[in-house]
Amino acid sequence: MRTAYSVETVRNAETELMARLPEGALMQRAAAGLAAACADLLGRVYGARVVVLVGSGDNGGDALYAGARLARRGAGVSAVLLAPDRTHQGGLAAFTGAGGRVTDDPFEVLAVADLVLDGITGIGGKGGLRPDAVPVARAARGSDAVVVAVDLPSGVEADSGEVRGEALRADATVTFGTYKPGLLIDPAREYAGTVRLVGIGLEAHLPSVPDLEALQHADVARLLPEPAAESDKYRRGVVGVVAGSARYPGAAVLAVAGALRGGAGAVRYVGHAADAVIARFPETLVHAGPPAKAGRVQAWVVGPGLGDDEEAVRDVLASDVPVLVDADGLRLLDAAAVRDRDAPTLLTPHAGEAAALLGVPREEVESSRLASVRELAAHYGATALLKGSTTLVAGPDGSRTPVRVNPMGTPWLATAGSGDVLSGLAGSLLAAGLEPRDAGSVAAYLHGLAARHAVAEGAPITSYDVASALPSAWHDVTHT
Ligand SMILES: NC(=O)C1=CN([C@@H]2O[C@H](COP(=O)(O)OP(=O)(O)OC[C@H]3O[C@@H](n4cnc5c(N)ncnc54)[C@H](O)[C@@H]3O)[C@@H](O)[C@H]2O)[C@@H](O)CC1
Ligand SMILES: Nc1ncnc2c1ncn2[C@@H]1O[C@H](COP(=O)(O)OP(=O)(O)O)[C@@H](O)[C@H]1O
Ligand SMILES: [K+]
Repeated sequence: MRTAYSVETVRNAETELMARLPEGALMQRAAAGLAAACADLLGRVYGARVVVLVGSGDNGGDALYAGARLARRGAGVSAVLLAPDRTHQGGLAAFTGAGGRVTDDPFEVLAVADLVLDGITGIGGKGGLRPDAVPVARAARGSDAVVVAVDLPSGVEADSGEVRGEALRADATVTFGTYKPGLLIDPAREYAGTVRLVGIGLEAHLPSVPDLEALQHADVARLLPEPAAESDKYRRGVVGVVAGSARYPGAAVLAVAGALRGGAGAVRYVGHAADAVIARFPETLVHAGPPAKAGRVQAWVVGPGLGDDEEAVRDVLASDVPVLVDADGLRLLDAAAVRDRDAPTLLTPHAGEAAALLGVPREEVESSRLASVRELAAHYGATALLKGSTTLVAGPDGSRTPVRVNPMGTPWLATAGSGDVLSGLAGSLLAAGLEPRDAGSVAAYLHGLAARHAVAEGAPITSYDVASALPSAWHDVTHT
């Protein structure tokens, strides 16, 4: 599991750790890791041209100490001081002592740089880059140099992943002690490039519950249901899928395709697209009447391509098993009915649907994904899975459980119907007994991995290809 902690938590841990170490030791650890990462990126340090962009805080201090280390190894290093009277003094002395040069013509040195170290702001940054830093940042980005962000790309919000103004896009970020939420959540994540975590001994001082966590193969493998010797289809779980309509029969087929590959023992389909479903998947149990009369299931999925069947949504929400609500089901959702349920509910909106549920513009959800998913979960007393370029899953109990961020997404998933596959898959995992936050985050992980497998066979891919690649994604996580 990869974990991320908020700025406040990082600062508290740093304070604890610093109290046990000689002055400046922590910054030296950070700078050593940073310089080593730069050396890897450069290949050859001797003779390389490096520019260090230095802001007014400790982030600039890290950059200066790393610049000093590179200068001692024979690089030609120039520093651009963006706040000359507030530059980190120890860092500056080490830098000039090692042969680093302070320049007053940033554009001249940036034009020929091999590597730029962005030490403008780290976890102390607020809002986008200040106006005086903007032309320098643009020149850095416009050069041929590799841009390496120190701790975080300057101009992004560490705690939320928001980008409120201009920020400096990095090719790589070297972050210290722990990931910060902004390194894992779009839009900031896109500014970070490849992220490398450098240990500085902070781990022991961080609380056990992080703010954010990202599953890895081993975590998913541990959570996936596995049939036991004595299993039968009912014990493995039956998932009911209420989806599709005369107008959108395909959504039913895709949701069932996902559900059949999610580990439940059987899929019960309820709705008006039974012929289309059976034609593709003869193994599906189909039912034409209302969900309540369809027979026992261990979880319901309601909504993909459903049209205006409000009664079906109400019927399913009145059940005593976990329910996943997606697409049209979200449009027909009664918040009080969700809050009153005893069994868990999992809502899976994309940004547009989340915006409608929250009564805010879509752009607001996209620019503040973490706050939006938390708010949805709190408002509905449900688990919320917010789809998109970074998919997030939040539980109903606020900061007591970490929000899960999906590291496996791929823009190839932006294809019609892939959300239907995801809802079937997540519903199947619910029926197999996973908790909603696990079901949602495991489903998003496998869905993204399946898309990557499908792309490896040839792109562009369709949603059906994603569903078909789920077994190979499953095999991948359970055999590595
Ligand atoms: N304290 C320590 O010993 C350690 C600190 N670390 C480094 O220290 C950083 C945090 O240092 P600071 O708390 O000094 O904060 P920063 O260096 O991130 O920045 C704070 C300074 O930047 C200015 N600023 C804020 N927003 C700005 C903006 N949008 N544009 C331009 N300037 C802006 C503020 O006025 C303030 O002076 C971490 O990100 C990390 O790089 C690491 O070296 C680990 C050890
Ligand atoms: N740019 C992107 N990068 C990664 N994943 C994406 C991107 N855009 C969409 N997705 C994923 O694709 C799926 C689309 O679902 P959804 O928006 O419901 O589409 P549809 O209604 O066509 O099924 C979601 O799993 C979402 O997370
Ligand atoms: K930075």
